[in-house]
Amino acid sequence: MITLKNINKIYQQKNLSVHALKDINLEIKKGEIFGVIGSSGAGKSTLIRCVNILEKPSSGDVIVDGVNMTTLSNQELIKQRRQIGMIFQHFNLLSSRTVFGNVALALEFSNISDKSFIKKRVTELLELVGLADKHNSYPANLSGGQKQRVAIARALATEPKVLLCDEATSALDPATTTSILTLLKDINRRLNITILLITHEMDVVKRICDKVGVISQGQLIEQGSVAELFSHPKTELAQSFINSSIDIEIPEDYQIRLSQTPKDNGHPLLKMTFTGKSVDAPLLSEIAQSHQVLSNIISAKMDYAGGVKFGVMLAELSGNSEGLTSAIRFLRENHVKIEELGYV
Ligand SMILES: Nc1ncnc2c1ncn2[C@@H]1O[C@H](COP(=O)(O)OP(=O)(O)OP(=O)(O)O)[C@@H](O)[C@H]1O
Repeated sequence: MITLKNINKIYQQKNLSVHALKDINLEIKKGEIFGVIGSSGAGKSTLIRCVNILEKPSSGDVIVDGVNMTTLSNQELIKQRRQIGMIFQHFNLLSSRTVFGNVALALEFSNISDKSFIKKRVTELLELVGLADKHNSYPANLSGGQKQRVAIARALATEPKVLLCDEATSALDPATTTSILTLLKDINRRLNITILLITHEMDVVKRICDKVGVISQGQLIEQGSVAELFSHPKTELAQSFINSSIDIEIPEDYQIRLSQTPKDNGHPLLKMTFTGKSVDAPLLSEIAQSHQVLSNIISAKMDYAGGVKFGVMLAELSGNSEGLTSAIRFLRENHVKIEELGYV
């Protein structure tokens, strides 16, 4: 549904040129939810804005539903953009128009003037996004989540095949983020609309995306299914985004007791990261039975993404030094990432 071929974007500012996108290649299939994750300044906004040519790529092709967007005239582009809805971090609603008026505007811009059609369509859309009772409210009287729902209704007004989401939940609290992500997933399933979203939060990717790309300094350094990324991150950056969504801290009283040298009756404190390959095996029972090493779990976080279970665990191990060495080797051989934090 969306193909990006060798996209480069260079911003020219007087003597300074910023190479914001470097040779981006991407293929998003119909009905997929594709997330692009990256840190601030990595090129996410530039990338998503190239899809509907709000930013014109310096080189390369953007093909949406078989149409090469980069070769269209202005008139053709306006028409083609009706196939591509977009929502933004700060909603971009017109404060002078009611909820109804904001959604209707998208239809008016598409030269639809039949009032009864507009009323029927806007009513359907507001029902779809859960705002059936807010027709006459103004944006100033809505919560952030409600504003984003209006923006979603507006984006869907022209029955687009693609929805672009530019940090759509970054301005929302966690509970509202969940409700908006649930709505986006529901819309994706019900309307079979293809969604491209950009985010700096792995949580967003984890919750609704099928596929994910990692962008760093204008380059797409890794892409694949969410399950693949969580089970075998290839880059440090992908690993650090995963960690940011599942990491756990050492409790304070353990931090106080933690020393870097073994002490009498002390136990090694380990941080164990489990991914798809390691998480389903009873590895801690195995090290108890075969290596006589017992685990005292201090804290743990397990989660699912793309059907893959993964997680992180802090545990102190006890056993003789031979047993500990072979148990740690055994865990590593079974794809558990081990960090030896010290002794407690
Ligand atoms: N209009 C512009 N003119 C010049 N440079 C720009 C322009 N827009 C973006 N850039 C530069 O391009 C690079 C990528 O910016 P972009 O906004 O796409 O990153 P981002 O990943 O969306 O960041 P953030 O998450 O902070 O919004 C940055 O170095 C930025 O300074």
